[in-house]
Amino acid sequence: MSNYKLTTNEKNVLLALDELASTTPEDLAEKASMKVETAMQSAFLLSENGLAEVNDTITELYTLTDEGRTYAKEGLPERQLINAIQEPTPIDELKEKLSPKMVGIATGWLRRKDWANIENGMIVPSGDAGEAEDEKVLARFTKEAHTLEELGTDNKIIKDLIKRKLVSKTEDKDRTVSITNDGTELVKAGITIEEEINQITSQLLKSGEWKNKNFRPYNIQTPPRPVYGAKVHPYQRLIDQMRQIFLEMGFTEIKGDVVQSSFWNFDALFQPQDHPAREMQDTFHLSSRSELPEDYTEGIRDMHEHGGDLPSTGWGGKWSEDIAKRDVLRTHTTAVTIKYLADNPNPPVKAFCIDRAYRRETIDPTHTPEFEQLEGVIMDENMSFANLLGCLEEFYHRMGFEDVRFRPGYFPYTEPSVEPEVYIDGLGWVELGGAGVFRKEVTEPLGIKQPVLAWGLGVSRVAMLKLGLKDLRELYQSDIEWLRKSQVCQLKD
Ligand SMILES: N[C@@H](Cc1ccccc1)C(=O)O
Repeated sequence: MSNYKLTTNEKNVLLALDELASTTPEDLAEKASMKVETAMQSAFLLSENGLAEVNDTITELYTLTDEGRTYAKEGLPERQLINAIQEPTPIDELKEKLSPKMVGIATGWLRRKDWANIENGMIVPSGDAGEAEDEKVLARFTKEAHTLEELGTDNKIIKDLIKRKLVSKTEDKDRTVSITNDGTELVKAGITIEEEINQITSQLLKSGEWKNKNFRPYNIQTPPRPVYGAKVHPYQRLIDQMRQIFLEMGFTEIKGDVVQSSFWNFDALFQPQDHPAREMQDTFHLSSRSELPEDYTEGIRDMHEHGGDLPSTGWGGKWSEDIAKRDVLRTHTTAVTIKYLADNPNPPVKAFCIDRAYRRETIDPTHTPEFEQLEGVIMDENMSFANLLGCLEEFYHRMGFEDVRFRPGYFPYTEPSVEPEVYIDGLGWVELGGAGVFRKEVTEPLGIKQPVLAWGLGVSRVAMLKLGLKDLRELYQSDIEWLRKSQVCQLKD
């Protein structure tokens, strides 16, 4: 205590305690004109230094249950039954008169209390049914909760009543704060309350006044109450980070509709009309229909049916306008970039779209029917496959993945096609989406003359890796504790 300096709050609490000697937190707070929390914080600090004492006492309280309250008024079942008979009476008769349940409860207690005997299906009163101890206790309940002393009984009777579910027990925590001898002596020796500075201001610094001021010391040992401020969801933060990287790499962000015609979602991407991905079990089909864009319909039909003017055979067969008109929830954000390219066919184009896509997946730890994709396109003269790999590698490096590789892949709209993968310690190579150079079958009917590099990357996969999650669903239905503890930024090591 020797070099312990009291804060103004502590002094005020100590003075209040000196007057009250022993008190509740609420009364103490009122006396010291503080909030209860503030007063108690000081009280604890004072108690750490032997000037005050904080004691918690637990009082056991007893309350009547609903059933207990009824019996307290109308009498216990055994009382009601014994009052109903003067002479030996058949049990069945009583069951009709009172109720089978009541008689069932009563008979056991009649015998235990020696009020009656059961003989040949008859209840035979013994003639001596004075007020029992438990009845006296029940009668003493005059308010909501009582202590054992107030009920004037021992544990045994109360325990039986609790067992009969007529009384329930609760605990009341009481906190008292009192001053110690050391505390009283300190007050006697005299306590002066001086002005104390809690916070330094620029005014104090500029004027030099701070030199003569008394600063409130901090106790850095006291753990503060944790404060969970509002913050951006970890998944949103990662999405923002990815967006930022593409913006920094000179891309323009684009947006598109969630509902797309099959035309833009599939046909414009040279996906054959009988492609399995278009089936009901893979795609969310809507009952609505969209008009086809006049400028491109013919070109797309020719491309599908016979390869248009290209040295390509197309998919053959008959291309159906009706199928192309069917609306779907976009199964990939490639629907957004391809439409954007059709609207902006002149180079250079560098665009990306980070948004939600929908597929009929059965929900499990690594699949959800809604998920985010990071889509991008580069269209310019002399763009090559190598530029595509370089761009994606750069993106993943900026996301903090050191090892990136590309495996050959297949998509109906790109050639060559690749699947980028990153290396994760403990997991190995993890596949992260698709990419490639758009086929001429895709670009030609839309009037695009330059090569187009394109990719569609899985965003939630990256988030799982970055956030260390085992279950994708955590991203969408997050545990509140996890959210509270999640970092708002990542420290570079
Ligand atoms: N659309 C593909 C990804 C992709 C986009 C662009 C080019 C190649 C592949 C998918 O959803 O998996």
